[in-house]
Parts: sequence; structure tokens; C-alpha cells
Amino acid sequence: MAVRVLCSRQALRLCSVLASPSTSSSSSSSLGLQQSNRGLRVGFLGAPFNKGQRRAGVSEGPQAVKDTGIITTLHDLGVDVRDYGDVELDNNNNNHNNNHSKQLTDDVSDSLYLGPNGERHFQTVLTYNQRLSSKVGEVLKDGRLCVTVGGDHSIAIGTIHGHAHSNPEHQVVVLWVDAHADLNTGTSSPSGNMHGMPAAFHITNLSSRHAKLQDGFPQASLATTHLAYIGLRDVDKGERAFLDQLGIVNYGMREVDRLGVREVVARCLDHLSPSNTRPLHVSFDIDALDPLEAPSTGTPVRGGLTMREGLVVVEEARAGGHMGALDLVEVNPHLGTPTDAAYTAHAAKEIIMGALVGGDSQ
Ligand SMILES: NC(=[NH2+])NCCC[C@H](N)C(=O)O
Ligand SMILES: [Mn+2]
Ligand SMILES: [Mn+2]
Repeated sequence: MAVRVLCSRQALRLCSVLASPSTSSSSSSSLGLQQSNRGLRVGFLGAPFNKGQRRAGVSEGPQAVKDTGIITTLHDLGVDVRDYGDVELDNNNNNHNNNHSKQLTDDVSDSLYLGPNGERHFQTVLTYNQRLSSKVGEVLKDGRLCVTVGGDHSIAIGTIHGHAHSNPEHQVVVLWVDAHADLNTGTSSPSGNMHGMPAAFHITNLSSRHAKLQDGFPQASLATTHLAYIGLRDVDKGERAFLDQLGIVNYGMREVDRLGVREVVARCLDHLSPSNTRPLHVSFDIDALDPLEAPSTGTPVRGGLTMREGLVVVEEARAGGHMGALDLVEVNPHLGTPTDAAYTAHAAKEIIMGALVGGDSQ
């Protein structure tokens, strides 16, 4: 059984941030990698959105991750990568109201519209995600694997919707890597924060419990067998009831300890796509990693995945050969020290690199 080694990483962290170059240049040893990555086409999308939770700074996540030099690194490895820029918050959408909602003054001094079941920034979150969904569809239509960097996890309402609905002839399946299940409805949520709800919007059996936009967005696309979790360790009561009642496959940290992460991913992938033909969406919340690996995030929970375990998850998901989209969310560079922020952004870079080019990239 794997022994969890997470001690004295503080010192290592500083060294590794200082030592890692912000861009990598081609060297002769990378020529083989350039060959093997040729043909991989990637679209990079920023989703600087923070209305799914209450802590300022998570909208700086996409820039912090880009500042690691990830796009240059991918390019140098032979990946055909295109930067599609950010999907910005459209301020006009902030001022919409609906009949059910109650206007309050928000803690960040913009308007807060509660959804019918107390969902904070209900209208803003859903209208933003509707635009994000179309943008994800555009990237996929260009024949590129869509990498969306958040932003808070409510952006998975749009990314999964965009992926699922641009692939109507194939069933998209979702691997959710997170300390949290993000499976609340407005009614079950203890916080009203919509970053704790995105998965529930996509499950057909739960979607009737969710309020929608007037045009029906977001339309759910996943049966309960089309979603699986790795890394859970902070699950709300209502979420646990949904997981149990609906039989959604979920591997918490206890199972990772008991079975080993490799076995856990293999089981998830086999469950989601038994004949390995379905397009895979990986939604990776950086808080799946232990806070020692990724301290700058809004809802850290101790006892998480090591970097190596996180990499095994995405490397194995990549090895299946059908990953169509990846989300990397909840990097908040305003939290912790500047060193914490840089360390967390580099953790995000490594996870994205692992998902795109596997283990031989560094
Ligand atoms: N994407 C996240 N970090 N989600 C944290 C969710 C926390 C809690 N379960 C809630 O519903 O508020
Ligand atoms: Mn989380
Ligand atoms: Mn999450």
C-alpha cells in the first residue's frame, strides 16, 4: 500500500518554484517528444469567473496559469495549441432579474440575485455559462481538445454542456476530480454557492430539482452512470444522499489509500466507458490535491492527493485516448503568499501537461 508522504514540503516548494523556468525552450532531448505530440490539437480557454463562490481572486486563475508559460511549453513540445482568450463576464447580464429573485447587496458591492432556491448569483452564473458553453462548442468544432482554465467550478455547468451538446451522437462521460462532490441543488446546498452545484445540473435524474433559465439552459445530459468521482473528502449530507440513492460511482481518499490511485482511475474509466469509445470530460478542481501541493484555493481540505497521484489520474485518463475536454478550476492566486500562488499555478500547469502530453513532458 502506498505510504502518504506529505511532510516538509514547504522548503521543497520554495526551491521548486524558484528553480522552474517560466518557459521551456526546445532542446535536442525534446525532439522525440515533439514528434510524439504532433497531431495533438488543443484550444485554450480562460474562464475568469468568480460568482459561484464568495472569495475574490479566483477570476485571476487563468492569467496565473498562463503566466507559468504553459502555452509556450506545449508549443515547444510539438502541440498545435491555440489560445482562444477569455470568456469575459458580460456586465449587461448582471442586471437581469427574474420574478422569483430577491435583490440583496453583495459583499463585493455588485448586485446579488438569488435563484428560486437561494442560489447566489443565479442569473449571472447561468447566463455566463451559456456563453461559455457556445465557446467550448466552437473550440471542439475546430477539432481541438478544449482546455478551460477557471475561475470557480461553477464554470463546469458551461463546459460540460458545451462538450455534451456538441457531441450529440456520442455519450460524453465525466471524470470529476475534487475534494468536493459539487452535487448540491439550491435546496440541498448549505452555502448557496453555485460552485458547489455544477454536477447536479448535468445529471438527468437531478435536473428537475434545479431551476433553469427561461430557455431551459442548461439541459442535462448525463445518466447517473456517466459521472464518476475521485478524491472526495468533504461531502455534504444532501450530496451523500444523492450519491447513495443514485448509485453514482465515487472514490474518496479512503479508497485511494486502500486501492491505490491507479486502480481507482482504472475502475472509473472502465465504469464510464466499458468499451472505451465515449468522449471523456475531465473536470479537475485543484483542491483535489492536498493543500501542501496547491495551497491557493478557496475551499482547501487536508488529506488530499499528492501531485504524483493527481498526475496518475490525468495521465491514465489521457492514455484512454478519448479525452475531449479538460477543466482546471479554483486556482485563486490572491490566497496565501505569492510563493503559494506561484506554486499552485505550477501545480495546475503540471496537471494540464499530464493530461495533454503525459508523463514525459518535464
Ligand atoms: N468547487 C468547490 N470548491 N466547491 C466547494 C463546495 C463546498 C460545499 N459543498 C458547498 O456546497 O458550498
Ligand atoms: Mn473542490
Ligand atoms: Mn469543485
